[in-house]
Amino acid sequence: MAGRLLAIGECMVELMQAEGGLMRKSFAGDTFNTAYYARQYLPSDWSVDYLSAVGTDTISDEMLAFMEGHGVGTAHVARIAGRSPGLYMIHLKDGERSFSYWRSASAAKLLAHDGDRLRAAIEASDIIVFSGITLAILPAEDVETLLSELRRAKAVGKRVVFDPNIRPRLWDDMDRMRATVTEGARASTLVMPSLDDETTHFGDASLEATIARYAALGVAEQVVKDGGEGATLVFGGKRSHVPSASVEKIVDTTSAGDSFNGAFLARLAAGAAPQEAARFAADVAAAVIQHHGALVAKDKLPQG
Ligand SMILES: Nc1ncnc2c1ncn2[C@@H]1O[C@H](COP(=O)(O)OP(=O)(O)O)[C@@H](O)[C@H]1O
Ligand SMILES: O=C(O)C(=O)C[C@H](O)[C@H](O)COP(=O)(O)O
Repeated sequence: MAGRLLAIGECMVELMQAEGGLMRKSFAGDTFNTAYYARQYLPSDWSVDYLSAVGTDTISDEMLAFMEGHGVGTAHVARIAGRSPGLYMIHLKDGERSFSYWRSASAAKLLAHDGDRLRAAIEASDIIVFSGITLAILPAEDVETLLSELRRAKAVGKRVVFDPNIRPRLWDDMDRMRATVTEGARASTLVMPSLDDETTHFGDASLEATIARYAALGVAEQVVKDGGEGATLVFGGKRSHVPSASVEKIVDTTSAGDSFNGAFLARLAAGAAPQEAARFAADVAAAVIQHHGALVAKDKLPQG
């Protein structure tokens, strides 16, 4: 059955390591990465759109052309004169990534300023994807605007997908982070957290504690990712575990979680059982971490 997926968040200019000490430029951002990978594997009668804000400068034009060139619609990306996209750089240590950010005045911070625009885009969609990064970059009043539209989407039976993607540097106050992520989860039907983040920042003593905390917020579906240990699924009240796929050499873990999310949602939307979708998503994430950057070219990914 045809449908529409909408991802909401910030895409940035990405700088990654390349040959001979050079840096290579691309574009990425967690929710956009999820949209990119979902597009690779969704049936062709599904559309994928991004909701964000960019500037009116050349790099913003390039970013939108990049999105369109990869099959992600940009009709819901606002253009804001005088603002520019943010930028981030990937640092690697034995394949594990960390980031530097230049994003404090990015256009994307204004993505939820217009509630009517948000509502129209969400109403037109079947699956809506957002993250803790989406919430972290917004002014407090815009967090509320976004969450109230997502609650409305949940109430009418849409699939609302939330990856807490906790980035401590984007939050000035960790209590506010915990409260906001909690409200984000409450507005969702499916949470896709990384266990590592949850134990570190919510103090969960175990996987069981993470699952119980999100279930208590009324989130019916969960996929808790745990790096090389695989992922635990909660669907239809039943729990199951899907192992990760084997990887010869980890080059860059950037977007392991986002690529998993995108491939998983695509397979689920196409009618696969959650375990089957997660096994495929693990294969996709395993391919992604064997290459530099968040977005790996189609010919290097498992064929869908
Ligand atoms: N070392 C690894 N070996 C194989 N697969 C991995 C590895 N690390 C991550 N993955 C895959 O990527 C998924 C997401 O990884 P995780 O590290 O939990 O997410 P995030 O990047 O959001 O922190 C895992 O569920 C797994 O399928
Ligand atoms: O940090 C941000 O704000 C970004 O969006 C940059 C990265 O592209 C994602 O963070 C990658 O996400 P992971 O899948 O968790 O590796």
